[in-house]
Formats: sequence, C-alpha cells, structure tokens
Amino acid sequence: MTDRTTPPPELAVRDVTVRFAGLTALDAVSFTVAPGSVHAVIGPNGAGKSTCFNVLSGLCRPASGTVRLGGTDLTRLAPHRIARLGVARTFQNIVTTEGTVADNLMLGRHALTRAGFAASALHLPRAVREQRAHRERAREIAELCGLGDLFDTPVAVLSYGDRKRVEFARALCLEPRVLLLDEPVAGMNGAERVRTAEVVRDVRERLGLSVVLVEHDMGLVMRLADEVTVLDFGRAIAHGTPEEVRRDPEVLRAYLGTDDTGEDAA
Ligand SMILES: Nc1ncnc2c1ncn2[C@@H]1O[C@H](COP(=O)(O)OP(=O)(O)OP(=O)(O)O)[C@@H](O)[C@H]1O
Repeated sequence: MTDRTTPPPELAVRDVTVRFAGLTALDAVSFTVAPGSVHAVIGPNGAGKSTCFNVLSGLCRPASGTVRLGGTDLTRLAPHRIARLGVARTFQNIVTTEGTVADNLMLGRHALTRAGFAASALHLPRAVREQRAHRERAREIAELCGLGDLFDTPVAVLSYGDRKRVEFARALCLEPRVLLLDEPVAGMNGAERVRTAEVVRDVRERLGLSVVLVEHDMGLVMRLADEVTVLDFGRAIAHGTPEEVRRDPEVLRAYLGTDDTGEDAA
C-alpha cells in the first residue's frame, strides 16, 4: 500500500457567499481545514451544508469569496478540474448498482489514466501495463476500505453499507488529498455506522488525507471530527472541537431553539 508521508495542503474557505434568487444560502462563510484533519460541517436542515459541499466540489459557483487548496485557487473551477487537483467527493444519495466492485473502482481511476482510449482499446503494451497497475492500486484501496474480499463481486448483491463504502473507495481511487464525505453513514444500521467510522479513521491515517464531513449523525461527528464548523441559516455560527461546539450557547439555540445546555444538542 502506498502510504503518504507529506501532509495535504490546507483547504481555506474565505467569505463564501451563495445566493439562490432572494435566498442567501451561504453568507460570508469562512473556515480552514487543517492538513490531515477531519473537519465536520454540521447544522440544522437547510443551514447550507450541501451548498457548502457543492461550492467545494465545483458544482455551485459562489457570488463572492474564495476556496483555496494550498496555493491553488479552486473557486469557480469545473468539478473535474477540482477532482484532478486533489479534492474528491462522495454523494449523499448515490449508491452504485452496476458492475463489480473492481469495475466501479476502475471508473475512479479513469481520470488518472494516461494511455489514450485508442491505446487501451488496442491493448498496446504500455496501456496494458498501466491498466494492470491501476487495478492493483484499486485492489489496495478496496482492502483498505474492507472490500478486499468483495473485489470481484457484483455491487448489486452487496449490503447497503458495503455499497456506500464502494462509493467511498471510488472517490479514494482519485488519490485525493482532501476527501469530501456527504453523509457517509446515512441509511446505515448501527453496526455499519461503526464500521464506516473505523474505515474513515484508518484511511485518514494511512493515506494522510484531510476529510471534510457533512453528517447528521452527531455520534459519528463527535467520534471522528478534530474540528467542527456549525452553520445556521447560511452563517457559520461556531467553530471548535466537538466538545467546544456542543457547549456553545448559540449552537444549542440553533438546534434546540433554547439556550438550555441539553446533552443531545450538537
Ligand atoms: N438550487 C437551489 N435553488 C434554490 N434554493 C436552494 C437551492 N439549493 C439549496 N437551496 C436553499 O438553500 C438553503 C440551504 O440549503 P442546503 O441544501 O445547502 O442546506 P443543508 O444544510 O444541506 O440542508 P439538509 O440538512 O436538509 O440537507 C435552503 O434554504 C435551501 O432551500
């Protein structure tokens, strides 16, 4: 397994504003994802979390503000260019149903393939060597995600949790420096949630990535995140460690409509 030793660049979101018609979905939002950290973005429904992810991955262009990965300005680049620059994402509701695990992971390798389509189709030696190397790497990533034994299995017969992990492994196949996880445990049962949290932690440590996580499961956020940004009505109302934000009066107000220090809030 090729593990990374150099830390990923910092991801800096500065004063990002997004408007939809009359509605300000993000209002001058800023936060920094420290190299190699897990950074959660949380907030009540409609707070702007998905919009924030869409800006980071290039699906939504902000009216103002910037997103930088180290020295590179990602703001307003197309999604495929952002992915090539090292920011890969998973989608909340996409669960693959076609092909084998290997087929799906090889799709993730596609963006990194150098040999042209014609060379691959003609089975030229360089293209064959390259395909073999990509397949080996895809197998390593499958193993890291607990899918090693399922590499040649059709995804249609996998459990929901395993299929969500195929989506996660596919994003890793782009060799990202920053991985954006959009509700990685949504729809999973308790055991699958615990397993996924272990995989995310392992992957972060072994591959030395930064992870940005949008998640409603506060147990997962509390266990996994180094730092949390809380959005409410498009504004970043708090930043800090999970312990800090769960005690923040403004966060409690946003979640509960009260400043009572309830245990179940953030
Ligand atoms: N394409 C769009 N057009 C118009 N309004 C939008 C669009 N996308 C999002 N919004 C609005 O922007 C606000 C933020 O939405 P967003 O989906 O980012 O919130 P969220 O925090 O991800 O919510 P949830 O937790 O329910 O997924 C909401 O008021 C939403 O209705």
